[in-house]
Amino acid sequence: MTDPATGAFPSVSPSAPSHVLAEVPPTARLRTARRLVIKIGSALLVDDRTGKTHRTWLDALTDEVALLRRRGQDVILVSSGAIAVGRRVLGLTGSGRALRLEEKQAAAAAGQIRLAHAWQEALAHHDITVAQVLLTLDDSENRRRYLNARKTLDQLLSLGVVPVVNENDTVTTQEIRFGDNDRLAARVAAMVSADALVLLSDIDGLYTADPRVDPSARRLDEVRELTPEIEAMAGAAGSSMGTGGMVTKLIAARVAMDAGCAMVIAPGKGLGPLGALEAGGPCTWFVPAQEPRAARKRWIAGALKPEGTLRLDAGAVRALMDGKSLLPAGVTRVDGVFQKGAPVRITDPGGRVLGVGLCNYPSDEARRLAGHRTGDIEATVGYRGPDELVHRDDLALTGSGEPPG
Ligand SMILES: Nc1ncnc2c1ncn2[C@@H]1O[C@H](COP(=O)(O)OP(=O)(O)O)[C@@H](O)[C@H]1O
Ligand SMILES: N[C@@H](CCC(=O)OP(=O)(O)O)C(=O)O
Repeated sequence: MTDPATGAFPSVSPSAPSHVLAEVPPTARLRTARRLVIKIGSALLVDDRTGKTHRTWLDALTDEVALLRRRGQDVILVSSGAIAVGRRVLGLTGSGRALRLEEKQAAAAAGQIRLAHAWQEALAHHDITVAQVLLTLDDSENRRRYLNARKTLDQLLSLGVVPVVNENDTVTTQEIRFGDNDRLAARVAAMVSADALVLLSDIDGLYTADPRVDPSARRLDEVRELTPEIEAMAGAAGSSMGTGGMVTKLIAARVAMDAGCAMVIAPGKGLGPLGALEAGGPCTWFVPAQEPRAARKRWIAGALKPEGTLRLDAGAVRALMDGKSLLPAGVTRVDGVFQKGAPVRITDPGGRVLGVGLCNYPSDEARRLAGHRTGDIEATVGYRGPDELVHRDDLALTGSGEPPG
């Protein structure tokens, strides 16, 4: 799929208009995604016998990541492998025995530093800076932390960095643990409004039944709806190193599709799996009906209960109708007690509801900022926060307004 002259994949404009990947032919879906999350399972990255990363494989994958970056695509890597590397380092081996949670956490602590180093070294050959981001289930469920993680990832991407994400295994307990990176990757994809999530796996897609058990199982090319029949096709986890299996991949598919993100399960074992995917190699695409921006706005408008109200002046209403963000200067009144990142009602000067948005400041700070210019933010709240009270990406306008009350 690379251009023979430049060795590059065909170019894509990073400012391409928003699109629904459903309408794009499967072989073009990776190429047209502006923001991609790629999940790499332990079995692909780590040699089961030695506990070392597969250098040749890693180098080939980072060549492909560099090509994606060169054509203007944002890339986030979700890399498993910390426990697989660390258990060997700590001598917690013994014929694939299951580790206790504390042993896993110790192994993750010892392995993560080596794993991050391997990514850093491999991507440094392409002058790509990596940044380590360790998340827990809480970080994707607690709205304040979710918003923080989202902003950090956004910032890293805008600086041209490739974030390497893993679960923060050392601080998790059984209850706040993802335990598998398929779901973590889907949450990350939803968090950053990615248009595509690639799960590189030891299998080349979803089959009608577990192909290791049922030789007559058939691979599906595309899934547009996660029906009970589709869900019934998944079995339990496959390799001794990983933890996911097809069940967690289907849970990931639901999270991704709900967020308007297309997901693909593709074989990762060979060298250059992304090029193979673009060349039309075997895989299963899970295709959402809508694009990420629309999905996010629907979530904000429909799923969240507003915890406060921002009343705007007429100029701010016009700005919002023109698709702009809400700046503190246009707010005349703040009602309610809420934390940073909370959903708030947005009303016009007469109190008619225009929509819902996520507020970048807690209610006490928002109250102090109301009516102030952006340049006054630092002096008013004591730190340099975002310029917008509500960013336009976090704003769902529901129309002309409902009566007050
Ligand atoms: N319907 C199915 N289609 C494909 N694979 C399935 C299915 N049901 C169970 N599996 C098993 O799930 C495994 C993939 O899960 P896992 O090994 O956790 O992946 P990875 O570690 O690559 O993320 C496959 O090797 C396969 O044995
Ligand atoms: N956080 C764990 C990864 C757990 C996991 O999901 O592994 P896998 O099924 O190989 O993707 C680690 O780094 O070892």
